[in-house]
Order: sequence, then C-alpha cells, then structure tokens
Amino acid sequence: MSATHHLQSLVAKDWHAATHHAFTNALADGTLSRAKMAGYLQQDYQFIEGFVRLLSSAVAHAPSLADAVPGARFLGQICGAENTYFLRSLQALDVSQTAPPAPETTAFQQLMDQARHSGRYEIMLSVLVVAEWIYLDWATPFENRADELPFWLGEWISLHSGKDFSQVVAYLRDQLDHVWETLDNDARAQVTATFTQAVRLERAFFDASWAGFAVAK
Ligand SMILES: Cc1ncc(CN)c(N)n1
Repeated sequence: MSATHHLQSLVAKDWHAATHHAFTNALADGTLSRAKMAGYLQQDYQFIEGFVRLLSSAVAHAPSLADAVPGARFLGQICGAENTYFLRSLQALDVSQTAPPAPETTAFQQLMDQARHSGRYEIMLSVLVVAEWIYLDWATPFENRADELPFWLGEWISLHSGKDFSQVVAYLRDQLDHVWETLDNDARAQVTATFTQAVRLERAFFDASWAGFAVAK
C-alpha cells in the first residue's frame, strides 16, 4: 500500500464524510441555494490565498526542477482559471469578494501557515495532498453533470475533475509517497498528524458550508 493510501485509510470515516457530503451532493444536483454557494465561495476564496502561499513554498522546497514543474504549473492554474472563476462567480451571485473569516476558514489558514513555516516539504505536501485529493474524490462522480449546471456550480466540478486535475493529484501524492520513504518515525508521525487534521478541517468546512456561512453583501 502506498503511503498516501495508508494515510487515507487512517482517516477513512472523515474522508468518506468529506467526499460524500450533502453540500457537494446539492451542488452537483443543482439544488444548492445561491446563498449557500455564495457563503462558501467567500470563505473558500480566503482559503485559496493561504493555499497559493503554501503551494509556492512547496514548489520552492521540491528536490529538483522536475519535481517542481508540475506544482508550478498547478500554481498557474489556481492563479489563472480558478482565480477568475471565483471573481466571476461572486459577481454573478451579486456578493462581495471579501467577508469576515469564519472559524473553519481561520482554522484552515492556520494549518496552512503552520505547514508553510515548518520549512518541511513533507508537511506542506500533507496539506496539499488532502486538499486536492478530497476534491478530486467528491467531484469525479459528477464530472458529466457540469455542463447542465449554472457556471458557478458546474465549473467548480470541472476544475476538480478530469484528466489534468487527476494528474495534479497523482503528482502531489507521488511526491509525498517518495519523501515518506526517507522519513524517520517521528517525521512520519508528524505527517500523519498533519494529514489527519487537514481531513478533519475539510469535513468541518463542508459541514459549515452546508449549515450556511453568513454572506457578506
Ligand atoms: C477548503 C478547500 N479545500 C480544498 C480545495 C480545493 N482546491 C478548496 N478549494 N477549498
């Protein structure tokens, strides 16, 4: 079993809850209210800011240029198509680009900052793998529905499914699988704790999104 499958197996319950969530089910069948999607996007746009800094740091810590290039390409995708998606969606939903951070957002920002400041590639990867793999898992079964939905729902599925995004997740997992082999038991325990916490926070973020974040006009 690969290291990343082993880590996933340790948090199977939270993983399943985060990838089969009422929020994403409603998003994919088009029944998610505009207000819930708007609240989610306002919070998630703040998550993206920390994510970009974390991914940039992981690119800087990659052991070789070959290991860095797919991460740098993904950074371009987040800062390009994904950033534009947020701005277009928030505008279409007629809400502000900014909102006070919810506790679930702050918790994620703190974990990402901690991972970035650790200066350790494997800790950065632990958060990145969880964040992208969970999204690939929930979005992939809905890939064929994206075109029938309003763009602020459909494009969120398209951005997190398909061949290119699967390759991003495969790359991040491969990086973590390789570095895991070089780690001693203490370092593995720290990766496990970070991975576990990231999965918990993903689940909590969807729980709060489904309950409904306050929407800033
Ligand atoms: C909270 C969260 N986790 C992951 C992703 C996937 N990029 C996201 N947009 N937001």
